[in-house]
Amino acid sequence: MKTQILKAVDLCKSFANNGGQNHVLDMINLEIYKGDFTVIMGSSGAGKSTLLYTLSGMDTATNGKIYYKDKELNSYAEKQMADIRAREFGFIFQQMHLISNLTLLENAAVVGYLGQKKSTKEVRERALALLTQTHVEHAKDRLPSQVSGGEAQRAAIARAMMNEPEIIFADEPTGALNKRNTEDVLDLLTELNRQGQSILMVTHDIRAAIHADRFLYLEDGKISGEMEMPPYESKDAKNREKQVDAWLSSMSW
Ligand SMILES: Nc1ncnc2c1ncn2[C@@H]1O[C@H](COP(=O)(O)OP(=O)(O)OP(=O)(O)O)[C@@H](O)[C@H]1O
Repeated sequence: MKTQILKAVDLCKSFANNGGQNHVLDMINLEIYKGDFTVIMGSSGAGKSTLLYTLSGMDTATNGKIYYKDKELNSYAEKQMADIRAREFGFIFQQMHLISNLTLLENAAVVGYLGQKKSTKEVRERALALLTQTHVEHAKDRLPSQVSGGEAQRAAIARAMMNEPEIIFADEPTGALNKRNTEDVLDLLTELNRQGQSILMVTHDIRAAIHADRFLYLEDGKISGEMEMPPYESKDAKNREKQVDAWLSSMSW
């Protein structure tokens, strides 16, 4: 029996557009479960990023409700919501948004000071352990401008993991990476998921998507399809790609 972490009920999001309204999310109902590696797919402009940001409380819904561990996100005051985002959610973006004048170690550590009360020593030790886990400890003292895109993204993943988040939200985390770095970062996310990390990722890249075990398709502001697969095994990559491709075709991708 899966444990639900996030739930959206009749979720709507609109943006003002040339005097009208662009209804991007239209009565979305979905649940996200603990330990799953869930991916959101859909055509360009379908609202995937908007859904991710709304579910994670980075953006506010126009209508509807979002429950995080059974409590409505809207019921939190802004300060409490900021605490949840800092302590319980991890974020990974296409552009890594590392702080340019801090080393990778300092970048990973910095969110640790926003989290549970930890001493400076404990924060630095955890940051180093995470950089080791994400295979980028060799570059810990370098600035973001002195490392590759893949190394910067692995440091960004370490930063996202800093406060032991309940869930990681990833928006096209491999969108700016070359093929080899893409595989490294996806293997890392898969490894973290194997260790129990819940991940919700937006991507339009099938090769990235095959690392997930649950697939949601967003179309016309609604979740129009859903599929589950067994956990990713690299030896099955080609076969998974075919299955995801067939599913996407059935979704008029
Ligand atoms: N802050 C905003 N203000 C106005 N419109 C917005 C805003 N953010 C997104 N939109 C619009 O909402 C729609 C969905 O955008 P979103 O970025 O969520 O789509 P997406 O599926 O992630 O697209 P892509 O795959 O191309 O990144 C688009 O029409 C976009 O122009």
